[in-house]
Amino acid sequence: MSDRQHVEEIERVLEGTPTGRDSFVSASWRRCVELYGMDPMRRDPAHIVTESELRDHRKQAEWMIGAARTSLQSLFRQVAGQNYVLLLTDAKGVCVDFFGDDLFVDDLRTAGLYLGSNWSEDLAGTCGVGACIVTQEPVTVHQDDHFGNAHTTLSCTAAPIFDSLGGLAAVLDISLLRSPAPKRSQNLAMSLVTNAARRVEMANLMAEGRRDWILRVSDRPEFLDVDPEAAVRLDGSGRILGYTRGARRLFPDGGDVLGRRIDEVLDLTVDDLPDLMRDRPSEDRMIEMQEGGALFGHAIAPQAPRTAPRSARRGGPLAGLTRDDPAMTETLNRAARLARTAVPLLITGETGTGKTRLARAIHVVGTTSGFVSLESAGLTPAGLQAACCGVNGPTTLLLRRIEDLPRDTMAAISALLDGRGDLRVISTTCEAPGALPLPAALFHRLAGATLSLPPLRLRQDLGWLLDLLLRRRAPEDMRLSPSARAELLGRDWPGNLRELEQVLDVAVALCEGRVIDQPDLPPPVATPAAAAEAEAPLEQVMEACGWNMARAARRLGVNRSTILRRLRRAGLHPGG
Ligand SMILES: Nc1ncnc2c1ncn2[C@@H]1O[C@H](COP(=O)(O)OP(=O)(O)OP(=O)(O)O)[C@@H](O)[C@H]1O
Repeated sequence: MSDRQHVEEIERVLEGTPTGRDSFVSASWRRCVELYGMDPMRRDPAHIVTESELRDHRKQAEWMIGAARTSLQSLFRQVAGQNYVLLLTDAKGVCVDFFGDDLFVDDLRTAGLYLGSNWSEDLAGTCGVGACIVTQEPVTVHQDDHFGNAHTTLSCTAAPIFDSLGGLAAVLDISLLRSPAPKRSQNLAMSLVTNAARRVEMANLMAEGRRDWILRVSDRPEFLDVDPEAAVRLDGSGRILGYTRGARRLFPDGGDVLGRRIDEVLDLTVDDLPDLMRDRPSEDRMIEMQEGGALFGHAIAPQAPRTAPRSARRGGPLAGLTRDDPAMTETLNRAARLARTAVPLLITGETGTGKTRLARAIHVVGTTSGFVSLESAGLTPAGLQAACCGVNGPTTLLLRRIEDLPRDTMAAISALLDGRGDLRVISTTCEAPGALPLPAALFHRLAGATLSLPPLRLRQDLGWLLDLLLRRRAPEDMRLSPSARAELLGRDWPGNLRELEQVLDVAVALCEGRVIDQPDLPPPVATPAAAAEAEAPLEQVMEACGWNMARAARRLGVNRSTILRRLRRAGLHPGG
């Protein structure tokens, strides 16, 4: 098409006559004349920002240039030798990064295809970058789609790149100085540039979201881990904190994606995310959509901030018993204050919660030098005497499980304490203090202050304990798979720390490689309550778990899909 014919076509479009141009091109031509007052015959030089303006544009787009570099490099390698040039522009249309063949550098400069050129529509007229900024969609502006006669040999295909809050952040453009006449010759360029833009958004979301859950999704399991279609960043309640553009398809009703909950559209809560981690085959990581259909999901867990271990900072045998569990911290603070006194202490807590361990730690930081530990069950007055007569000077006397003290030994203890002012007694019990079968006088001699230890299922530092106890019994590089870890975190632990130690001993012994997985874990101990639950109707278990499928699955020792299947068979809906 000659320059004259091009101008005549623009005039026809302005008059409202259809000419077969794409509608976004005709709309842009109209803006060029009516809004920006442009003339297609005028051959303006390319618009180039000054050196210092370019520095500012690049500085502001620094994070995007970093996120896009690898994608741009690999895209440039794919089109090497085909005379394409790649531009990354910021959201204003200024080219902030550039890949082109050195052989054509002069031609590219003349055409405005280099660093610092400004391709916004109001300066450059209808062009790939400008149209992409206006429409926020991928576009090809091919040859005489361009408004100005200066650009009608170019073919530009551009795709928008959005930041994780949904705002336009950049445009990726792939251009040819000379191209074949049919516009469809650029279909491949279109698919290359849209895929590269998607990967840049993904890289940016991943880099931002190290402290949150990321859920990546794909229609096909085989691409899930290598090149997913979309991703969202989620807070602890499943609310979307950030997303890649592709995630908008999860919300077909339109509207803002930010702040919406993922369980609005997917049959999934944050508790289910550990089941979607990479240690499971991707075809097993299917997520049902609320409106029907399914996707495949890949969840990436938040990475813990790297801080020095708290116990190392505070130090001491008491502080080393927890990592910031509120109930434990309170008990340990009380213990630290009482340790250096002679007050008799009663330590309460379920079996295996660490009462004996705490008593020893108190002795270590206290003022006594001797240590005698006695099991109350079967303890005779003679046994008590024999154990204590050999030790002189300030001594800690640990009486374990005083609920089991034989009656005649109770009197012997009172007598012993009357005669030995250098004994500091620490007792442990699994009973509540009020339920102890002790005479009141003895109770008050033993329970000057009470320290209670929380059961493991209520401790917030269970994850830390898992790692600590695993390190003590396994080689340095042995670790738990995310699903084995999630399984352990979801258990009830009626035997508390002792049970946890035993489970880890079994798992380390059964594990064949370096990663302990679910089959290596012994099943949870079936306490009478848990056994009753296993036989309870599914609806009752679901009710008890707040209709959370992952929690119910862990309680029943099955996986999520089994729960889903059972629910369907029972005619129940996963949402309750
Ligand atoms: N804070 C802790 N960190 C790591 N391991 C612990 C901790 N507390 C206890 N353990 C371990 O857990 C196991 C049970 O602890 P302990 O014997 O002190 O429990 P207990 O409450 O006295 O139990 P019981 O009442 O049944 O006698 C022990 O092997 C102990 O080493």
